[in-house]
Amino acid sequence: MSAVVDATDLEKSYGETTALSGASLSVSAGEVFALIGPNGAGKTTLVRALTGTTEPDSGAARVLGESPAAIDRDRLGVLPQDFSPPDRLSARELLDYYAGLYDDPRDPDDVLADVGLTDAGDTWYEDLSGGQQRRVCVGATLVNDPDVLFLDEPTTGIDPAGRRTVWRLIEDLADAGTTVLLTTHDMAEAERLADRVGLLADGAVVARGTPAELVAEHGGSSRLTITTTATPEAFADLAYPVERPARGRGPRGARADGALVVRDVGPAEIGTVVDYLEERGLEYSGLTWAEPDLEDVYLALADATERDRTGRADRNGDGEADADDLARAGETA
Ligand SMILES: Nc1ncnc2c1ncn2[C@@H]1O[C@H](COP(=O)(O)OP(=O)(O)OP(=O)(O)O)[C@@H](O)[C@H]1O
Repeated sequence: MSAVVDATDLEKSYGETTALSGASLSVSAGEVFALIGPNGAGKTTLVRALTGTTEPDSGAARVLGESPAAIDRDRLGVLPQDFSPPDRLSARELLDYYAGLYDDPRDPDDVLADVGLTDAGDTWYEDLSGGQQRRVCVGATLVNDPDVLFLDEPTTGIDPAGRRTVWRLIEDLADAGTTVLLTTHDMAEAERLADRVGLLADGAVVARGTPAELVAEHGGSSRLTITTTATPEAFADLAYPVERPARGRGPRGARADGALVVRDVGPAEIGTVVDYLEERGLEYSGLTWAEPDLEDVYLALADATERDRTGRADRNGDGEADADDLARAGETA
């Protein structure tokens, strides 16, 4: 299938700062592609290069077969990260305003309903909550019924219910054939919405694939997280590897302090670990078992990049600092 969105070796620097260092990706028709990566990795710059709001220093960007600057704007929907429409309009007036920019726009009331804001149509934009404002902004990208949608952190600041509204909306759009490229820091969002995910690190896409492929390749093994003040040394005789969880990766999102992770424990083997704790009198207040997920992929690859920041090392000796090196760095962390 031909690519609807295509970036090849994009490079972009702002003075001394390299924002893109050879970023490549391609998104097929009707696909939802999620771009993830640490702050400053270059996600917004890549979206801007693909939507014609910044000119790359080198490389090629194509959307619907055209250069972004040449594309028919009726066919694109773009939600910038820092989109800030005029405050002194109601939500409906604002959508009316954006609808007026196109030849054949959708009915703004339908768009309001799509983003779950029918009841807030007469509320001034400035009086909406931050999450409601973001939903209106998502709506503003839909008034022209675009073929391709670029959403830079669409759900940042939106509460869980509103986030689900936007997720369902994106799923419906994708089902109807809209091609979507979104950026997110929310791994659950990427895992739920994306057909494929690309991880951007230091300006390059260092891993890409379906969430399942990425998890299988880079996610590591299952995690049994034990909430305990015991040290890893107390588990020296346990037949499974024990480690401190990655930063911020405690049970149910709690801080990682006071938690240990036992790897490679199958669901049927959890009892063995419980017996070990009981036999040795090791106190614990919680046990959580989880399959590896996209967050594990992110932590493995993005943390590896962070560690390699001083020089993107060629760890596998193939002459290139690439995704394999990053994966290797993740494995040996
Ligand atoms: N207009 C600009 N002028 C100077 N530097 C910029 C500009 N835009 C981006 N940068 C720099 O380029 C790098 C990439 O920024 P970018 O906003 O693309 O990252 P990001 O992955 O979207 O980050 P975040 O997750 O924080 O939104 C950063 O170091 C940033 O400071």
